[in-house]
Amino acid sequence: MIQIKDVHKSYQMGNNSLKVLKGINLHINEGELVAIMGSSGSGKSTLLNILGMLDEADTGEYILDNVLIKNLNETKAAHYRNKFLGFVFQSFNLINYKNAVENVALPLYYQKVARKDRQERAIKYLTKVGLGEWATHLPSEMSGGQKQRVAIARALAADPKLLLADEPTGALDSKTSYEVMDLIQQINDEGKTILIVTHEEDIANMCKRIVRLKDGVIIEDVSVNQVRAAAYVQ
Ligand SMILES: Nc1ncnc2c1ncn2[C@@H]1O[C@H](COP(=O)(O)OP(=O)(O)OP(=O)(O)O)[C@@H](O)[C@H]1O
Repeated sequence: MIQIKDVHKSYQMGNNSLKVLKGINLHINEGELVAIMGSSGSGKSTLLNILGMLDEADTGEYILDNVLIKNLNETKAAHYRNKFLGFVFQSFNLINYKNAVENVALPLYYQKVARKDRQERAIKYLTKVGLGEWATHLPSEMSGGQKQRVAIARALAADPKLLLADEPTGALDSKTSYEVMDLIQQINDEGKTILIVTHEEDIANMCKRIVRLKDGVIIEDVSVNQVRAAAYVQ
């Protein structure tokens, strides 16, 4: 579903160029639940931004669902992004003056989904994340975990093929983090392909595969079963 081939990315800092991704190769199949790990500055968010079509690689190829992304013009790219990708962020990024159902329905409005359909889908996905009763509540009336559930419902409402989450548990305590990860696992069990950037080993261990970056290269790519087996041997 995702093929990243020899992707390089640098940032220009005055006269200097900072090489952030140095030849990334990555294949991700439909239905995977992948954690991208690595220390601060290793290039995780840069890679996620490229995968999310929010940024472009300098060289190399990104193929999503058999489409070579760099060949798309702006309009097609925007259409493709809306159709294929859902985003979840550390800081939830909800609109404070809109209630839960309005937050979830908003991306559907931009996709020109009819009002009644927007409302029904928003309620359906809020119910799915366990917040059916909270539809008319504002984000300010919700806990961090509930806000992240609303954000997950919003990301799912347009039924994207791929869910990209940047530190989805980074602002949550451990118990709430595990609850959000339980939800993410459940969504993955239903077939959604999910990529998570995380700093936390225990969160990564709740995924199926861990890809570890260091200084812009992949230094490890293992299934979580392998990690568990290695821990067992020790
Ligand atoms: N737009 C930008 N312009 C210049 N430098 C950037 C830009 N975005 C990121 N960088 C630099 O690129 C490097 C990699 O950043 P990136 O955000 O991908 O790392 P990360 O692994 O996600 O780190 P963190 O865990 O701290 O979020 C860092 O040194 C960062 O300062």
